[in-house]
Amino acid sequence: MSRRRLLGTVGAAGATGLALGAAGGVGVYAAASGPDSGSGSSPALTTVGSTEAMFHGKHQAGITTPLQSRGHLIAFDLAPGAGRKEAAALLRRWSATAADLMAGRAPATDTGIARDAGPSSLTVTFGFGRTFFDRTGLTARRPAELDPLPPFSSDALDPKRSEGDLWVQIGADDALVAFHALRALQKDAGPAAKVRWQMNGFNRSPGATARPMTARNLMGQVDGTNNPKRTDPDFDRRIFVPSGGPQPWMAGGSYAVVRRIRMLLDDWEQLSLAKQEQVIGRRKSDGAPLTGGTETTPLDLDKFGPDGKLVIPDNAHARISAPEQNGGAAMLRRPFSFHDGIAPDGTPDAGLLFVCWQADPLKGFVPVQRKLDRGDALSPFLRHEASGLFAVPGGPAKGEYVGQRLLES
Ligand SMILES: C=CC1=C(C)c2cc3[nH]c(cc4nc(cc5[nH]c(cc1n2)c(C)c5CCC(=O)O)C(CCC(=O)O)=C4C)c(C)c3C=C
Ligand SMILES: [Fe+2]
Repeated sequence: MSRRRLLGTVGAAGATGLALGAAGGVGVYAAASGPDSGSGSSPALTTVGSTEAMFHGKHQAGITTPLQSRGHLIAFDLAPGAGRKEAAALLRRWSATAADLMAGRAPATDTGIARDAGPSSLTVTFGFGRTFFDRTGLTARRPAELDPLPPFSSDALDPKRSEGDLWVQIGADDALVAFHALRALQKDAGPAAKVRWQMNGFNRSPGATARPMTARNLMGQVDGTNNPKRTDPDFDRRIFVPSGGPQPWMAGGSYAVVRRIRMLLDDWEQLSLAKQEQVIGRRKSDGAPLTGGTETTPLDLDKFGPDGKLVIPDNAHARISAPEQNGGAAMLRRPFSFHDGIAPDGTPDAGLLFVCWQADPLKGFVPVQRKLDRGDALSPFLRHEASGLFAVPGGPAKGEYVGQRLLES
């Protein structure tokens, strides 16, 4: 792989196609002269290829990083007999590999899968599941936030595709870069941990639309509009664990709720456009509220139409999930779509790998999902098929590995 040269860093705000690093900046790399150029210098990488997310920092990358076009979610279970020592060695190996790959460097023994590509906004994010703590003798360090999520009436969860001792989220704007990282991390796991489940997802490719836009999901809706913004005064408090809490190793970390949500697309696509818009409470074309304005105009939840009915129905998804309807409960949604072919019943096995981030699931996912469970107009078109809850520690300082503060103090 060509040696790569750091050209500089830029602030992420408004930098289309450049990934926000964990430290709030992005690195822009170009290929320096390398053995594969023939002429002594390789052509410069495109913006997509050259964008680098930072591995080290206060928070792990992959939480506030803009959505990438490819994603892999993988849960591992520690092998029988593997404990704290083996887990620490694994996290050390994984961190070294992730730091190299995110910087566009190939590991010592490489598969060559990502040869010629730049970092392509690769992020690798590591988390610990509830079962990890008993297996490693660290039960006393298990955060209360990892207590099991309550059951919901619409759950149809497959335990084999749920939870896990360890969780890895990989995202990149190139499919080969993402797969390369997946293979490297699987090989690093060696005999210490076995894959419990893996889910593969995607989002729109950078540059596919004429201007930067909020993502669309497989139902065709603009999805992500009312996510908390980094510039919100309470963003950090809602999304990241503060220091000084009962589990100091989680300072700067966050809790990830992961749900494989199947979309019943055959049923959904039979609804008229007007009905689909009533289900969400927003226009499908541009995501604007049914009460008017543009995508970013606040919902007017009290507006009645000439027929005397609420313009945004009382069971509309955007109404029910809004923080003001849930005592301020908020989360950062950062999903990937998935499509795993056709299910045995002939319907598409497709939907959303819903990943949301919060400082405390009891003040984020749980109250909102409870409310949605009781009467969301979208629920008849969804099936929650798998679930996971993971403690994602803060980002590592230089020379540290992810989770070191848990495993070595
Ligand atoms: C428990 C949390 C949530 C689940 C599960 C969920 C599933 C889900 N949502 C959509 C589509 C949309 N969701 C939208 C808004 C929205 N959704 C949640 C929470 C969950 N969604 C929140 C907190 C919000 C924001 C509400 C607000 O503050 O206004 C929207 C509207 C656009 C937007 O703001 O993103 C859409 C569209 C699907 C398809 C889905 C499951 C597959
Ligand atoms: Fe939603």
